[in-house]
Parts: sequence; C-alpha cells; structure tokens
Amino acid sequence: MIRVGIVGATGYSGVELIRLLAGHSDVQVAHLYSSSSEGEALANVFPHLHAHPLPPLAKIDAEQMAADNDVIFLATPAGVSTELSPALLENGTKVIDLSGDFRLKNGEDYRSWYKRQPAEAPWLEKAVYGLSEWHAEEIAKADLIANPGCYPTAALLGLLPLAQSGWVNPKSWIVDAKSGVSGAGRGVSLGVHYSELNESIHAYKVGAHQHTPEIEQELSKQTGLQQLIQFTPHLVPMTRGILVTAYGTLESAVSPSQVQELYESVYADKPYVRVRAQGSHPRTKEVYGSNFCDIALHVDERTGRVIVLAVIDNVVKGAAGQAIQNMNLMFGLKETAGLSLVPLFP
Ligand SMILES: NC(=O)C1=CN([C@@H]2O[C@H](COP(=O)(O)OP(=O)(O)OC[C@H]3O[C@@H](n4cnc5c(N)ncnc54)[C@H](OP(=O)(O)O)[C@@H]3O)[C@@H](O)[C@H]2O)C=CC1
Ligand SMILES: CC(=O)N[C@@H](CCC(=O)OP(=O)(O)O)C(=O)O
Repeated sequence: MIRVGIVGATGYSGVELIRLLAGHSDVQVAHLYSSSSEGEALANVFPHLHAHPLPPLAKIDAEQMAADNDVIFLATPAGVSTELSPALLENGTKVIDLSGDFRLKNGEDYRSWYKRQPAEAPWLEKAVYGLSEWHAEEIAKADLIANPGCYPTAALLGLLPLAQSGWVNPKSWIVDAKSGVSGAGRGVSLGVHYSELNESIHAYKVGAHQHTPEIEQELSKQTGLQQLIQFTPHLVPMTRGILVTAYGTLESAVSPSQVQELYESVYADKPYVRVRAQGSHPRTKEVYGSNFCDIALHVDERTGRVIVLAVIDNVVKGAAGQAIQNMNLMFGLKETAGLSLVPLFP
C-alpha cells in the first residue's frame, strides 16, 4: 500500500483528493495535515465525511511527514510548496504540488505573475510539469510534480495538437475561459459572495492572469516556437466546471475532417480525453465530477479560424484527479486507478 499524505485537506482540492482516493485500492490515506486545525477530525470541518475512516489532522513537520508517507500532495495556496517541498524531497518522499509554485521554469516569471518569491532554480528545474497525457514518461521518473493549473489543463489539452501541427499562426491564439466558483477555493471573500455572483457573469484578471505564462510556456516548449495567447478568464455562477473556447488563425487551408482526425489520432489511447464528434459541443455538466476532458473542433472556413472547445471539472481533471493520475504514473500503477468516475448527471 502506498502511504499518502495530504496537506490542505480542509480545502476543496484536498477534500476532493480524499473522495477520489476512497476508491483507489493501491493507496492508503495515511496522514492529513493542517496549518490551522491540528488535532481535529476532518469530519468536524466536512460533516459529509462523518463515519468515513480518516486520520486526524496533524501538524506540519516536513521531516516527520517524509518519514510517514511515500508521497505528499500539497493542496495549498501559492507560496507554501516553495517553503515545504525542498525538505520533503531531501528527506526522501515524493511531492505532487497542486499550486503554481513549480510550474513556471523561469523564477522571474513567477515573481512577476504571482507577486511572490519564486522557488530556487534547482527545484524549478527538477519539477516535472504534470500534464498527464503529454508527459507520462517524465512523470513516471519524477520526484516532484508541478500539477497544472485548472485553466491550463483545459487550454493545453485543447490546443497542443493544433499548435504542434503548424497549421495555426502561433501568435494568434485567443483563449476565452469560464470557471465555476470552486476554482477560487474555499476561502470566503466579496468576490465569491452569493448575492453578488449569482445571476451574473464577469471577466477578471484581464490581461493579467497567472495562468497566461503557464499556457504559453508549455505550448512553446512542445512546439519549439514562441506561442502567444490572449487569455481572459470569467467567473460564472456554478460550482464546478471550466469551459475553454479558443480561437486560432489558420495559416493553411485545412478541412474540418483533417483537424478532427488529428485530434482523434493524438488522443486515441488517452483514457481521459474524449474527442467529440463533429457538431457535438461539450457542456461542463457532461464531465461533472469526472476526470474527463471533452474536446470539440470547428473549422470556420468563412473566417479562416479554428475554434477549439474544451471542458473539464476544475476540481477533478483540473486539480485532484490529474494529481492522482500523476501519482499512478509515478508509482507504476494503472493510470486509471481510483479515477473510473462516470460524470454526475444531471
Ligand atoms: N480549486 C481548484 O479548482 C483548483 C485549485 N488549484 C490550486 O490548488 C491549491 C489548493 O486550492 P484549493 O483547494 O482550491 O484551496 P482552498 O483555499 O480550498 O484550500 C487550501 C488549503 O490550504 C491550507 N493552507 C492555507 N495556508 C496554509 C499554510 N500556510 N500552510 C499549509 N496549509 C495551508 C488550508 O488548510 P488548513 O487551514 O487546514 O491548513 C486550506 O484549506 C491552490 O494552490 C490552487 O491554486 C489548482 C487547480 C484547480
Ligand atoms: C475561479 C478562480 O478564481 N480560479 C482561480 C484559479 C486559481 C488557481 O488554480 O491558481 P494557481 O493554480 O495558479 O495557484 C483563479 O483564477 O485565480
């Protein structure tokens, strides 16, 4: 049994890790850690976990944590993993970080987009970007995983095949994205106040969202070309789900069936990417509670653009589900272990 520790279990991604790992037969949730509720039972925070067998929330102590777990998930806000991960890794445990601390290879990018002190360069180099479908071999050998952000997961799964094809102008990408409110975590603020959010939709962090350089970095790395994206996220009054609607300008005459065949071939053996039939446009409800990313393609011959639609559940494929998929790859387990979730519908 692989011993799993979770830091940030009182948050949304942490509690989703617990839900998913309850269905994973190769691992044991050995320890839960909290910076604010040490000694408490998690069921006091989340009554829906009442009678579910779980260890109490323990104190964060890197050396002890490394001794007691084979892998630690850090489901914590930006900045925490930078502090905690080096000691965990030096003491021999593997780390899967759900925050943005190790995703950007250039520390100065992190400083400028996250407004925080970056991790030291050797740790940034060591971290493997955990987009499971694209980096399985590297992930299998990694000790430190930078789990992708929620928007980048949907955007990259949606755009990478086209970016690689060379059919699209690499500076023409426009990524419009909408997220449910759980993407903002469990903390309360005016920004997620029901009466201000309900029956309303708005863009935020326009031209300034921290996932912009992450998407550009990965598209550029994979294609060897500098790719530029215009990224605008929106908050919508629903609990879970991300819809990415992305546009690229075609540089060559490509037919809808060529684009469709490209995606079907790239994702043919990937259990969690479902390429939808032409004309079938995915809804966030169709992946709710599951690890799927559903993608649809549309070539607009009138405007010379290609439109990519991608949906995920931000807490599953965008966070805890992909983190477990990465753990499975790291430990040589079946990639789908613990993740055979049929979407919750309706
Ligand atoms: N929600 C989502 O859809 C996604 C989230 N992410 C990323 O995953 C991480 C977790 O997000 P999410 O679950 O939404 O966040 P939440 O705000 O819901 O939970 C974060 C948890 O982190 C713990 N925490 C806070 N400060 C510290 C600290 N100084 N040291 C240790 N633990 C701390 C808190 O638990 P306690 O008080 O018990 O310590 C808290 O419950 C974030 O970095 C987020 O950006 C990534 C993709 C998607
Ligand atoms: C709806 C919503 O507020 N979403 C969050 C996603 C946060 C996140 O995942 O940020 P990192 O992974 O980069 O830490 C946001 O837009 O900031």
